[in-house]
Amino acid sequence: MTDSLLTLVEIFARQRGVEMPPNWSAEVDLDRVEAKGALHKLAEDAGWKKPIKVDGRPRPNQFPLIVFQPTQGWGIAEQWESVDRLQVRTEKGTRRWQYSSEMLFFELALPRAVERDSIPSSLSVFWRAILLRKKVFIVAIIATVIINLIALATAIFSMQVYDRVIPLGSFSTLWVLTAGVLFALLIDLILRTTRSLMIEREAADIDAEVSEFFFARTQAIRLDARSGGIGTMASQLRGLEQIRGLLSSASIFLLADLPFAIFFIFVIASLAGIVAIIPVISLPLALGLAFLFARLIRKDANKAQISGNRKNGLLVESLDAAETVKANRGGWQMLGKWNDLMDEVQLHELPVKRWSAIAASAFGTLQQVAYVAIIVVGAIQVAAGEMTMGALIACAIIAGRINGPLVGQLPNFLVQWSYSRSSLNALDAVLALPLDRPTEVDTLRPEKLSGSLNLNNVQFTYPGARNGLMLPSLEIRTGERVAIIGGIGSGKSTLLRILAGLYAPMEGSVTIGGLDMNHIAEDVLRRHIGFLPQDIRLLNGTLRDNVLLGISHPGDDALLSVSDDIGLSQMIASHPMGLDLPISEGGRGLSGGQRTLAGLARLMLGQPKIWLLDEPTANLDRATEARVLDALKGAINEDSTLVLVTHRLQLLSLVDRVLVMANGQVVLDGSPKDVLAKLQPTKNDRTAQSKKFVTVQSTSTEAAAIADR
Ligand SMILES: Nc1ncnc2c1ncn2[C@@H]1O[C@H](COP(=O)(O)OP(=O)(O)OP(=O)(O)O)[C@@H](O)[C@H]1O
Repeated sequence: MTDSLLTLVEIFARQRGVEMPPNWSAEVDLDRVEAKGALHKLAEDAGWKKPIKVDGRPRPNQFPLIVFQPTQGWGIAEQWESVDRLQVRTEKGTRRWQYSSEMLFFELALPRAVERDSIPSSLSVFWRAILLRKKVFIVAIIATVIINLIALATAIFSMQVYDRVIPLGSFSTLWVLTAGVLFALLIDLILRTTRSLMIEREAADIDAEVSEFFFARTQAIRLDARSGGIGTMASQLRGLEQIRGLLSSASIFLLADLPFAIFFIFVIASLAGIVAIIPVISLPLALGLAFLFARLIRKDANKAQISGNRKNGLLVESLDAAETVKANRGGWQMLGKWNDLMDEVQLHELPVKRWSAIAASAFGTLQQVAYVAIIVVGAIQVAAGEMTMGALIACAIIAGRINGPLVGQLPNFLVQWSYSRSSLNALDAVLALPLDRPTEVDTLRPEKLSGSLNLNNVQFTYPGARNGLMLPSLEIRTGERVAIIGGIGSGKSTLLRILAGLYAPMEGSVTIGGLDMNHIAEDVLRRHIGFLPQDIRLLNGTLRDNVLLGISHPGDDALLSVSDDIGLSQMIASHPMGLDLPISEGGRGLSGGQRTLAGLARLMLGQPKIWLLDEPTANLDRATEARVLDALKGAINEDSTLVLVTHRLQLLSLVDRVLVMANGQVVLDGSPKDVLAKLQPTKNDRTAQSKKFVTVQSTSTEAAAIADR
């Protein structure tokens, strides 16, 4: 009974339009759980909020709800059929269930993997996470209030000692006061420690939640919209740590202390009247100076951050492209660029450091001048008999509370805040990038999609490029096998990525099975489309992990059988760790051809409806190529569609249609025989070429030459 619950929750998610991560149920263990408690256990294991029980008869606007009926088990209540009958979706299909008071209805809050609503700013992502935990922060604020009130206790203690104990020699009062103040200090210690621990724990949770959000969001950014380098973007995301530092550091209490500074000024006024004029002047002066310094360092902090991100980008690039750099003695050039960026970072960091050093000294002097002024004015007041000696001491201590933690920490806080601001700006830039699916449409989750692809008036240009792809109309029917050929840079791979839904055209539409690709949920699309890129990258893990990326484990037998078909099994057998062969970060550990075979094995196990292969045999020797071609012929069944990009004539045996591309357009479309015949250079072509007159035909000649290779 509990097994079906996983399937039902998936259906429920689909009905709610929530995309579930493929491994959402990895931690869920419903074995030996009684049927009634299974939903709660599932939510607990998956780390979701507790299901909420709906009291009484559900109202029509509350559906769908998860329902439990002691004899029937679990289902999804979809709507009322009549007054006492419900339409319920079960694993076996839609059923009618008689309503009874024994039925339990639950609302299940599903987590959203990627927030698709428009996000105004990265600051709001943090705010949302903070507001979710407002109870903890309210408790922390109450603790801060008490801590600040306790701070008054030491001041009052000193005042009493100077005014009562010393003049009267009343030591019994001293012991009572000492006991009282020690007790207050003990409470202060407990409150401070608890407050710090609470805030740190919540900050860690906020950190996990926010970084999960940004990681998922980054992954959902459309491939063609990723600007800048990988390293630069990674560095932008690392700005999260800076903001976290600001959130969890003691400087956050600074803000909580600010209202108390005003309260303390009132206390000083009530104890020592005119003396309060000193903090009344020094506090706004300190805050004004703080804003001035913040303005002075903002621009440079921002520039230093941007240059720092680029510096990180260069580091990642130089490590990633170490082979090319070494082989071409490009090390010096990289070092030159590194030094330039280093200079740039320092150029902007120096003013920040200079201003923060000046700020620290200025604030230090301000604190001391304020202290001296309080003593001077206070001494005059004491001499005039306007206030007691004890009140003066108490005022000095309270003024220290205003100037010490608040003013003393401002310079450091300002620098942190300036860097965090530019980190927030960088994160905003990441949030502004378009996602794979537009936010304004509700995605469709069809159970099945046919393998037809249609392009209508498609235009695509890379950022900053002048020319791009122009495809007025292209129809690929279910079951067709199509090859795309053409000269280098003619747009073949770009077209394949558009067909895969990895790049979104600027104009026009791409449909799959008659549905606009933009409207189909990402996981449904990926399940139906198998894409083999030209330069296949493997991920850190084992060979098995890589072959099974994104697909459910079909068992080692199926995996070995596919490996056998394409010629990967020899390599597996020859390695002492077999399928557990480790792949290091960046996919190192396999040769180019072996990487292609691993990618092909993944596709063959996934059995997609549409196969999109970019130069699938470019890295293979002839014998392996023949083997792969045979395997592909067997694996791609009649209602699957195949589109491959190739420079190799041998692969044309797999297809029944050939598209020739030139300058981002399809210039020829027909059967392999017709197209190849048309591609034979004619006398006219040669004349045209000799006149350096670029025509469709001349480019076709180039394609023919490539196809002949
Ligand atoms: N990420 C990118 N950013 C900007 N321009 C790009 C990018 N990728 C490709 N281009 C440009 O787009 C054009 C088409 O590239 P594409 O990779 O589609 O060509 P291709 O026909 O597959 O070439 P090849 O046969 O060499 O693989 C080229 O002129 C290339 O310079």
